Amino acid sequence: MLQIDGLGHAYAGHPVLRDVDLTVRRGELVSIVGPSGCGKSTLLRCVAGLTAPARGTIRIDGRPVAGVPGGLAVVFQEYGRSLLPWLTVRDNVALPLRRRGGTRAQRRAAAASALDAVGLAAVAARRPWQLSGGMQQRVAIARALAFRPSLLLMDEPFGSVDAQTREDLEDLLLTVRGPEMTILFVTHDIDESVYVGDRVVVLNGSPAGVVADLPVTLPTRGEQIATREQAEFVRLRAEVGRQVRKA
Ligand SMILES: Nc1ncnc2c1ncn2[C@@H]1O[C@H](COP(=O)(O)OP(=O)(O)OP(=O)(O)O)[C@@H](O)[C@H]1O
Repeated sequence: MLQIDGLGHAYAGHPVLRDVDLTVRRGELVSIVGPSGCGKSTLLRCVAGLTAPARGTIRIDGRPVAGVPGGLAVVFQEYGRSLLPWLTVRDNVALPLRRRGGTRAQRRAAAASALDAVGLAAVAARRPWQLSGGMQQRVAIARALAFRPSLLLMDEPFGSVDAQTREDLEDLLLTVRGPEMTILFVTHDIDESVYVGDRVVVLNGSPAGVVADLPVTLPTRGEQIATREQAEFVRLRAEVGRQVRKA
């Protein structure tokens, strides 16, 4: 679905990414981790068509990315900046659907069903600033879901909520992801990368490239604590940690 070949980028002559190769199948959820400042957000910006890479190619369904791809949705860490404070929660979720066409009634129905999926049907008429941080991030997720993106880019999406809410949002993501939705999930949190990912890709080096690409094959995925206690989870977490920390 997504194919990145020989991607390289530099800011003002300072190289950040070099020779990044990554292939992601449709419906896969790929976690991307790496040391702070190694270029994870830059990689997402290139995939989103917001930054033109200096080298290499990015293809989505075989077509080179030139500008923001049609079926793309993004969820960033700063939910406060991504929701419009003067619109209701429902209208925030429905807003991007205008790009998809359809009637106002269809957009409202899609927004209602996405809000229902994230457990926020009851607050559809409120404004984002009347909600907690975790609820606002659920609105951002609902907005992405309502759009039914073929590619969802998430950059530290749960970075600014408390630990319990973070776990709830991780489980929510795993519940609502669909077979048609390919997800790139950037996180600083090694545990989280293993918990949500089908694969964990580690970027490292200066300039950074892919130093590890680890499939996550847990015997079962269940409740948070039990999953994190599994021997395979512990092994993967250690391996990802080693790859992130190695100089
Ligand atoms: N627009 C820009 N102009 C100049 N330098 C930039 C720009 N954006 C990012 N950089 C630099 O490029 C490097 C990679 O930044 P990027 O945000 O992609 O890394 P990151 O891995 O996402 O970081 P973090 O984990 O801290 O969020 C950093 O050194 C950063 O300072």
